[in-house]
Amino acid sequence: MVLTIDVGNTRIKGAVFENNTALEFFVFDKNELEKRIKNILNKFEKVTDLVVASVGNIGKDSFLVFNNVVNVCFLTNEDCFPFKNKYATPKTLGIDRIVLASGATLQYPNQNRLVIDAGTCITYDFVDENDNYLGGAISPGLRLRYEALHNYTAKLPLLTFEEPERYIGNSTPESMHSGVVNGFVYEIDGFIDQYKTDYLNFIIILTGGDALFLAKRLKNTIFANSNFLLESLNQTFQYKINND
Ligand SMILES: Nc1ncnc2c1ncn2[C@@H]1O[C@H](COP(=O)(O)OP(=O)(O)O)[C@@H](O)[C@H]1O
Ligand SMILES: CC(C)(COP(=O)(O)O)[C@@H](O)C(=O)NCCC(=O)O
Ligand SMILES: [K+]
Repeated sequence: MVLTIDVGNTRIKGAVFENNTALEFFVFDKNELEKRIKNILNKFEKVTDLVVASVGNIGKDSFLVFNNVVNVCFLTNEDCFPFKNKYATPKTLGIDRIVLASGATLQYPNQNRLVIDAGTCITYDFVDENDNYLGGAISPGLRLRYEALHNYTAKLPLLTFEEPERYIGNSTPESMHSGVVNGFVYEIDGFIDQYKTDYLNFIIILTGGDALFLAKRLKNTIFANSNFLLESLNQTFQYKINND
């Protein structure tokens, strides 16, 4: 069994896999990392490997305490992945984006793939049908947009997500909800349309904390899988074992 851990900039997510089947999913905060992983390893005694992708400020050292119980695999840009990395700065490419590209390559062979991860940031990653990773885009995620409006203005309140009633907001909160939520949806639909002008066929994988919310609202119909990064971690680990 494998325990996969995704340390994002907002939350930590985890899943226990037996071969390709996820047995249980977890979400937790940085401050409970050690306690929660201990509990998971106690519950699932057959876990032999702990596989981590971290873009947050939790490094490899935080996982070494588990080294005597399981084999710790802290993925980095130096590991082997199933695609050719064409990013001009491969060393600065986020490990979460690398793992998403890897999962897309392994799970959807011989086709163009666009992965959209709506988390703290929205990341777009494109792997073409010849398994070239081309790059994509990074923009602020939903909660970051609300926080930025409040933090960098004198008058705007800190709001949390609310469904905009109309696109012409007729109060400050309505205008902010329209700007943030509609802007978020329009951006993603706009990017997808842009890719459609350049590529005849590609599959779209939508993931991240806001994936389910988004899937219902996009003009482009897309199947959302909130667990794609955790599944990709498991697949990338199997790939690494077979190719190292
Ligand atoms: N319980 C929650 N706590 C925090 N963010 C949440 C929650 N539920 C949904 N979200 C949304 O999910 C986003 C974070 O997604 P996630 O994929 O967990 O981010 P990351 O991988 O960057 O840590 C936030 O921007 C927020 O809009
Ligand atoms: C863009 C990100 C901050 C996204 O992080 P997340 O929203 O998943 O928490 C992360 O992938 C990162 O730190 N990337 C490094 C820069 C790059 O990918 O080019
Ligand atoms: K992201």
